[in-house]
Amino acid sequence: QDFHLQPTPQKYVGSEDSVSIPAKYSLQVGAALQGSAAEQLVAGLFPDAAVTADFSVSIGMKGDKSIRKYAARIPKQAEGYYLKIDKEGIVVAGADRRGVFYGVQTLVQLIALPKLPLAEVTDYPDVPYRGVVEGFYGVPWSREARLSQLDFYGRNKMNIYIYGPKDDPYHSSPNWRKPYPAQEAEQLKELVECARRNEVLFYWAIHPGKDIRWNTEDRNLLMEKFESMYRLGIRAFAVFFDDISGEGTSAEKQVELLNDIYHNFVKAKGDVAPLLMCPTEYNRLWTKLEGGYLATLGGKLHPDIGILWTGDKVVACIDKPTMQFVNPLLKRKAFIWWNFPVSDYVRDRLLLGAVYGNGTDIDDDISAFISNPMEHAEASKIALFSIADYAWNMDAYKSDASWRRAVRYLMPGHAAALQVFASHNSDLGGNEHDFRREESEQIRPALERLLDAYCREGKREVAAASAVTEECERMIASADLLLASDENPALIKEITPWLMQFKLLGEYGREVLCMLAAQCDGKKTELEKAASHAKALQVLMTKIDATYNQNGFQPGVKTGSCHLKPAFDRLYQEVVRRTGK
Ligand SMILES: C=CCNC1=N[C@@H]2[C@@H](O)[C@H](O)[C@@H](CO)O[C@@H]2S1
Repeated sequence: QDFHLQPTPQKYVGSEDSVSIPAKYSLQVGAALQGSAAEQLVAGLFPDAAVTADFSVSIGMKGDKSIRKYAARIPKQAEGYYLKIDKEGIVVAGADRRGVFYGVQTLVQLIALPKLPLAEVTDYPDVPYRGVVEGFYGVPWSREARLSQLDFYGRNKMNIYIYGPKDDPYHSSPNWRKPYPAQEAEQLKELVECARRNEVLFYWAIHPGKDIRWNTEDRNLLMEKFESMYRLGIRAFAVFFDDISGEGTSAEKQVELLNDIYHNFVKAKGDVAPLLMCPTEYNRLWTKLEGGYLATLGGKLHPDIGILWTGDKVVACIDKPTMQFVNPLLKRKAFIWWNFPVSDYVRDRLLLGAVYGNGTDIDDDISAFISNPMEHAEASKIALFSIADYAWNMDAYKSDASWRRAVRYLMPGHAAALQVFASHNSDLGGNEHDFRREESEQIRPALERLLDAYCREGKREVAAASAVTEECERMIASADLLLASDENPALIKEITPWLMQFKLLGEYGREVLCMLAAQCDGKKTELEKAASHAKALQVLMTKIDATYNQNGFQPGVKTGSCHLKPAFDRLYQEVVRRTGK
């Protein structure tokens, strides 16, 4: 088949044969699904149902009589579903409400194909919670970006979103004690409803640790804040104690507060999801075992409270040894907060590369895999698409293929151009967490051959030179195509400074290669012309870097910084040196 369901299902049995949905069809939706997101989604797919017809569409949850015949085929895993398409009709049988919704989401993808294939899908997620924590420093996402994210999570079977933007003053200090002003409150209500429509659990997190006092007043203020969030419709809560110092870091006090919230708020309400907390020691590197912080949490925090963990370091891939260290300490399966593609510590870069490096044997060791993304919401979807794929079905996960599907999902009309751009905008450069990513992998060998031949022997390696020139032409054309495109305007708006810089880098590389050729062929005039153009492009790139994205941390616009830019600069210097001889 030339399509690929997203995320990759556990089991898909298709056939070349297909069925076209007749004008007349009947639709049955299980009683327990009335008012559910699945029912809303299916109503949009089959708007004109007749009472009787030869072709029947049945959507139900385990126990519904409408799908009784298929009960045995429904996976036992939570959020699992069985989907069958044949000549007589369509059946979606879910293990639970979210399972039905996911079965319908898969049906949405199949119905969008040129022909609806006869198929049987038996599917379920490997990891219970899969999604995103808006937990970065920097400009919080906009209302539009969040609404778009929630729809994206629904389509990609991600079931959790944690609201925790560090720079929201009502999430963190000093206003965690205050209820949201009317406008922000309205927006949160709207987000909660949008999350429900996408079967996404909307967690609201509070970050009180910077200035919390362990007294009755602050306790009551925190409880009252939770009550006010509950009145806005929030039914899932988290308490973050990360990135703080002072008395807020006391494990005993944190435990006492959280157990109090658990008994007197979460259990008392009865309709609130499991409480989550972010520890002060939230990665192995920062753990002081002798201090007993994690042992206190593991031993005294109610076992129903989830504990977030970033891995062996603040930014690190997650593997079996990572989990074998932390789970025994926490006495529960850690809730993974993966710090990718977050870029709040390398703000001059876009992290658009493939998602790779996490173990595919850890599904039984984690209770969640959630991503902390970039402040660039749309651009983060490249990584989020693959994280959804990985967390749903780890065995089937293939990072490169998933990455290409992610790029095509975001810009179907310009997938090749976005792929070129993304392939050169993925590494972080040197950073405080020593976390690096592959970049420009495909052109790297030609770059190295070109550099080696010229810098050692002053020779122009022809094949490598033409490969690099072609890549420069692709860079220039891709930048123009994306800048001129009206497909996914939110994405283009976010990445425009980097697209402008990327085009200049392509032109710069092309000019440096002209310099190299002219120098090798002894064409002095051509060399001077190319050199002055290359110098002008250097000035323009410096201007972009000094003008755009001027945040107070890592200002500027870096692109192709791992291999392309260094190679072009090195070649430029070498030509100048050889000319001066
Ligand atoms: C498990 C809790 C993780 N809490 C974190 N808080 C911080 C986040 O707000 C940052 O975005 C991130 C990347 O700079 O680093 C740590 S990770």
